[in-house]
Amino acid sequence: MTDLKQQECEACQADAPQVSDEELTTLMREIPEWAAPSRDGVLQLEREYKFKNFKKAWAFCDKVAELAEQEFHHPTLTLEWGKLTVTWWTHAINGLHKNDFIMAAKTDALLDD
Ligand SMILES: C[C@H](O)[C@H](O)[C@H]1CNC2=NC(N)=NC(=O)C2=N1
Repeated sequence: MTDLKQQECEACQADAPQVSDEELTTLMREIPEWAAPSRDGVLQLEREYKFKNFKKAWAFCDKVAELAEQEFHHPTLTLEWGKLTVTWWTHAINGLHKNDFIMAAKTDALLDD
């Protein structure tokens, strides 16, 4: 199976299915640093990235924003001194789609760039 980070997002329609419980369990294993909180009934993927200062966190934030535009799938980015919190979910289906897992894996891969 191709690594999540090598896969491409697909266009997500409003009637696209959310990941099943089984898919969630399997996919979470591929992004072990991520949590899957539910907020107002919407399942999301979230990870905190720690940095030495604001400027480094800001630089990583810019990389994630570029990635989002390339894939046309967008996260919530919370930028603070020494920390960037990245949250992925699919607004069109109010939950998690495979695209969110692909983007989480691609976000992790940006750390190595
Ligand atoms: C029109 C709609 O906003 C676009 O198709 C894209 C833009 N980026 C997106 N990003 C996320 N996370 N979820 C979406 O449903 C989404 N939709």
